[in-house]
Amino acid sequence: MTDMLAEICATKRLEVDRRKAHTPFADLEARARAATPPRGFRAALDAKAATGHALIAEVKKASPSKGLIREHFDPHAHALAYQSGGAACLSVLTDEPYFMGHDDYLVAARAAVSLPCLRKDFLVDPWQVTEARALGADCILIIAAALDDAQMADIEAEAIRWGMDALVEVHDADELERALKLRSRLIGVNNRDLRDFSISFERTYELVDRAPAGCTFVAESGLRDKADLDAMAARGVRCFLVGEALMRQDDVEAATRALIVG
Ligand SMILES: O=C(O)c1ccccc1NCC(=O)[C@H](O)[C@H](O)COP(=O)(O)O
Repeated sequence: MTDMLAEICATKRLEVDRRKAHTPFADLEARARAATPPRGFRAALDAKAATGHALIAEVKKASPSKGLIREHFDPHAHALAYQSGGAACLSVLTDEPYFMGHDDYLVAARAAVSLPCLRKDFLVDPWQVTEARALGADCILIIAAALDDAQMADIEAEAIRWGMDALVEVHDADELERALKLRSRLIGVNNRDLRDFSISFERTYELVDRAPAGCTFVAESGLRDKADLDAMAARGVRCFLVGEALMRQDDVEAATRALIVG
């Protein structure tokens, strides 16, 4: 695990312990049961990918690599713009210390649209999956570099219990192999090196051919424009996760449409 990821996960562990101390699990479960049913995240991606680029559009205010990305930040409006622009799904960052995210942003974004939403956060405990469902999330993120096999399986089991999808994020062939021991067949390759934040599309190109048939394969991070997506599509990638390049635009809806249809 990189130093950066270890630091983020340690911070998250403390935050989760604090939250657990304040929220009885029975209450959290009751909220998760009362939430609107999960919208099929992987199914929405597969449906779009059948006819073109399938986009997970990310609601992202800031990041460790870039600092503040968007000053006038309105998750409700951005979610609507992404939906109108043709995104298949949304990703909403809820981590506060490193991404200036918030749980409320997920709630606001999901309420604005009919698209399935990923709670983009650093999961270190299955408790966070139930919390994600209580917030309305349809999908959670499992970062292979941050977890051992047993932790990944426990987090995935909780997602399955709630009828949610799990996006399993990998950086290399070893992590892909570990990811494929899980039941989820929704795999994301992060092009960002978490040691120096450099981007290499080679990560995606290396792994796309190793993903077994039947996998929904997502290229994540550093994608700037339609040419990037087209280049990846030529190598067999159909699904893309894009944040910063869209969040920096004045007209988010037009930028989303341009990314998908040119
Ligand atoms: O975005 C970062 O700087 C970052 C740093 C450390 C860990 C994770 C990070 N990003 C999380 C993501 O997965 C991206 O937000 C997502 O793939 C979108 O990337 P981009 O299109 O480059 O904003």
